Amino acid sequence: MEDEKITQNALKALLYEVVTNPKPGLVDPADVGSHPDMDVYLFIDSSLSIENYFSQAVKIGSRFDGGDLREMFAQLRQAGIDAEKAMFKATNNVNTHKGAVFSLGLFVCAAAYCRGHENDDEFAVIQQMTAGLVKHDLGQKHETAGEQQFLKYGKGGVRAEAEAGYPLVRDVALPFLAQTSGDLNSRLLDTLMKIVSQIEDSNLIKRAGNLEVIPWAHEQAEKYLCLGGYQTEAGKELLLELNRIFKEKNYSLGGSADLLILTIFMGFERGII
Ligand SMILES: CC(C)(COP(=O)(O)OP(=O)(O)OC[C@H]1O[C@@H](n2cnc3c(N)ncnc32)[C@H](O[C@H]2O[C@H](COP(=O)(O)OP(=O)(O)OP(=O)(O)O)[C@@H](O)[C@H]2O)[C@@H]1O)[C@@H](O)C(=O)NCCC(=O)NCCS
Ligand SMILES: Nc1ncnc2[nH]cnc12
Repeated sequence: MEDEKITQNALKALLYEVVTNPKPGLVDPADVGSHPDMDVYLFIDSSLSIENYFSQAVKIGSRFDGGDLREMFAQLRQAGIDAEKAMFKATNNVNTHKGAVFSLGLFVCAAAYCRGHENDDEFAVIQQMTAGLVKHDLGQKHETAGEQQFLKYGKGGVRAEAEAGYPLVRDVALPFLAQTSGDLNSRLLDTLMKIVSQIEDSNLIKRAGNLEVIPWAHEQAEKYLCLGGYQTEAGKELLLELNRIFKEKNYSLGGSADLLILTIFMGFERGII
């Protein structure tokens, strides 16, 4: 039952994120943002296609009894490669959840490991699982956006986030979510913008084709938060305006959406939502 709960929390985190709206440039039930090849139904199909992978991640985490957690990651990665294939099959090759397969898979596996090993620090477990990942993965190939951005800008992207134990989730987004109040949609939108105010989103860098977009996005998100967020008229207006700008410029926030998914998952695990 406990194991099933972790899998359910992962699936719920994916679905809660996609129904939250209005998200600038991202897919939600009212708007496909800057993703004409996607819609909310595709995200539901994509989420269900990786449910089995989360069950596998739970099994890997709860059964692992070695001393080197990088070996647990090696097992997870193998399952993750198959999950990526299942996701692309379900979406007709559209990249809905590639980042989430990687990041949420890590959190699910770490949560299951913690429950079975009297440990309560998923973030530290992830750090141990992914120790040396940037050095191992990046610097040679330049096929994916992450590999190209490392060679061009020296940015480690999602791998660097993982190796640092997702500090933006641990130290910023989760404590922020914990102190929000009001309806859940507003709480999650404000948490997303808190993430946007600090993240280097490789999806946004790729879409903009430059690094200058990052301080601009940080500034916009700060402005939104200073206005009081979605529960104020001014905050709501700014968010709608940002959605218009993001669509006009074809900007997206895929990495930020992924960190919101992780924050929601940890919110369930810690009883914050
Ligand atoms: C480690 C992998 C995820 C490899 O991916 P890649 O080398 O591509 O690495 P990155 O580009 O660095 O990141 C991948 C995705 O991670 C999300 N992300 C970005 N920035 C951050 C961040 N700062 N923190 C956390 N997460 C971040 C983001 O995912 C979302 O965006 C996706 C859409 O992006 P993309 O396709 O690039 O962009 P579009 O322009 O929208 O699409 P096109 O139409 O141009 O195609 C979406 O999936 C969101 O989830 C980044 O994209 C991992 O896949 C890996 O290890 N691969 C090797 C094989 C493997 O082992 N797989 C199993 C893993 S368990
Ligand atoms: N709602 C969303 N829209 C676009 N890309 C995403 N990646 C994860 N969630 C997303």
